[in-house]
Amino acid sequence: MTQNDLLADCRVPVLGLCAYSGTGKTTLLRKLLPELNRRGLKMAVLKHAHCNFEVDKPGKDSFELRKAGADQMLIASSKRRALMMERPVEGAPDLKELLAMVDQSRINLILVEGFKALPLPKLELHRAAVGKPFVWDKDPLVQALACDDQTPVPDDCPLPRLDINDVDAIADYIQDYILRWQPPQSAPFGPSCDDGDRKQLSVSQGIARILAQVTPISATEPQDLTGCLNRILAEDATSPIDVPQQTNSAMDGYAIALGDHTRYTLVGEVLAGYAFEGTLEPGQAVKIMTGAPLPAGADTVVMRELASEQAGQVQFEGEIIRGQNVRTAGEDIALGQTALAAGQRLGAAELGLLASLGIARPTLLRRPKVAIFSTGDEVCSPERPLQPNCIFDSNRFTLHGMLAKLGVEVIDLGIIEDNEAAMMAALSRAAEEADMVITSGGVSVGDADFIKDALAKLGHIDFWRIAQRPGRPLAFGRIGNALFFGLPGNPVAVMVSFMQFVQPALRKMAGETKWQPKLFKAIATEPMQSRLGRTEFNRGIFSLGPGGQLEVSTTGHQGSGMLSSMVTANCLIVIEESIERVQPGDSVWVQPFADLL
Ligand SMILES: Nc1nc2c(c(=O)[nH]1)N[C@H]1C(S)=C(S)[C@@H](COP(=O)(O)OP(=O)(O)OC[C@H]3O[C@@H](n4cnc5c(N)ncnc54)[C@H](O)[C@@H]3O)O[C@H]1N2
Ligand code: MOO
Repeated sequence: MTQNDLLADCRVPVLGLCAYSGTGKTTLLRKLLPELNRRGLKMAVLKHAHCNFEVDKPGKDSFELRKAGADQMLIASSKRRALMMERPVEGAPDLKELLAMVDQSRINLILVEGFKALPLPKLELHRAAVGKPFVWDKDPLVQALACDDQTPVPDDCPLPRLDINDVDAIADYIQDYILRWQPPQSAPFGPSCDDGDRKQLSVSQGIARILAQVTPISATEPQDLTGCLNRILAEDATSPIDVPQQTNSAMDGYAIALGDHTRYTLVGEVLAGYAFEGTLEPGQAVKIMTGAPLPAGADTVVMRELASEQAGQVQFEGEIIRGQNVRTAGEDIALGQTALAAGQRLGAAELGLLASLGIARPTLLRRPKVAIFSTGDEVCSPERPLQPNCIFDSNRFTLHGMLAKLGVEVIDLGIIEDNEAAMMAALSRAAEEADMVITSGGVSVGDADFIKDALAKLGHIDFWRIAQRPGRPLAFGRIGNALFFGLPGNPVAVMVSFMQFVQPALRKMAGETKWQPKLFKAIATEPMQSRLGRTEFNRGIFSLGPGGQLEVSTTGHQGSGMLSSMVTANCLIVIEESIERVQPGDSVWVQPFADLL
């Protein structure tokens, strides 16, 4: 088996650790793992053990049930889970199969201990005192040597040399190894990487992988309330007051100390913004306006429409219930209560709520900066006349619109000429200035796509195929500290891919918590084709049907260049991977555009 065969299914880099016993591998890992975690890197460790190893203790339920014959024993709590399987094999377990069991969507690297003979890249650990020979001079896949000062390393050793006692230096090496890594499938960018059997990712796999790479912004800034719309709150907003401040009247009418009276004696009047100084005795009433504080002694308000006043006396029609039309102090928000939690996106209601607490300059998270540009020699600015064989640049404007709705700062770099030098310059500038770079076009298999070469030189980018339509090609990765999204050129694909992949990433980066895409079920009014194993995003129009149920139809032809379909539509119809065709009357998911378009 070759290295490529062994690692063909891996979506994250794999690094073997080879060392003789006594070298201090575990001691090193116990220091290295926290350091890598501190740098935001998550590791899976895969370890070869002797054939009868146990992770469980006799007497524990999971141990006993496994011994009693459970072929698989999955034990889980709110914090961790463990799957134990009985899988006897001759010799060593199959590393390819083990690698496939690791949840690669949540990690940056798999460290493998103990499969020394297998063809995978390795870091050799060596200590002179252990008295063992080197491995690197026999195994060409050893990438670097970490050893101590006493180790006599020959001058002809071509490998990078690290100090085995310098945890920071080894962490630097691993971080760099992760950044330099290219998945086996996308090694050469270009047509050869797009052969028929190249694996596709499902929509949810793509989203999970992307989200695992996003670090939320932590920088904060205070902001006047009027500038807070669509921004993210950095700290919990704790109420410094009771809202309402005082128990007050919900109606224009009469505040009374309710008793067994047919008439109440009017002893005063109170307007909103003022207080009645005295205390009401049973049988007394005060004329009161909506919002005015309830006088001491009063417990009930009767609305003016039910009252008749004569000679300083007032009497009421109908039944009176104690406490009616009274708003108690703190009934909306109590003093000390968390009114809005950190991570909340601020809409109109949230701005009003903050104002109602007297929080005039909340602390917000810094807005993500997003650089955008379009690529392709055929792409022409709408400010200029359309040249023959060209197309106006619409993608930059749909991106502007969607980004504005997400409250980010946009850096518009225009249309970049299709040559490598221009791409390199644009990408480096974009990555320096922005937290995220989004381009459109040039991510499929075309010949004139210089962006791929530029990306290969500047960053670490995966070219994925997502099992969805439209929006099958998608490039994702990192240039320097910026995240990179290369969206497909077709205008509808740009919008669909933005909604499904860029949107969740940007919301996480902005520090927004608790966001979920909004999906509703509606009844299809026409047949729709799909394909098993692919998520279809049709443009749809949903409305309330005669029976009061949501119904949805398509906008007609679904070409991924037809922007007019996005204008006519008010939702995407999401046909899941497991569905081959939709018949009229079937229930389908719809994702309304309201959030973004
Ligand atoms: N042999 C294959 N051909 C194509 C495949 C494939 O898998 N194999 N995938 C198709 C799919 S799906 C899509 S989507 C496109 C995406 O290709 P690219 O990302 O490389 O995009 P381009 O080829 O540069 O452009 C595609 C299309 O979009 C127009 N475009 C580009 N930029 C803009 C813009 N800023 N505003 C408006 N329109 C734009 C461009 O003129 C093309 O018509 O590839 C398929 N082909
Ligand atoms: O992404 Mo392409 O637009 O699926 O056709």
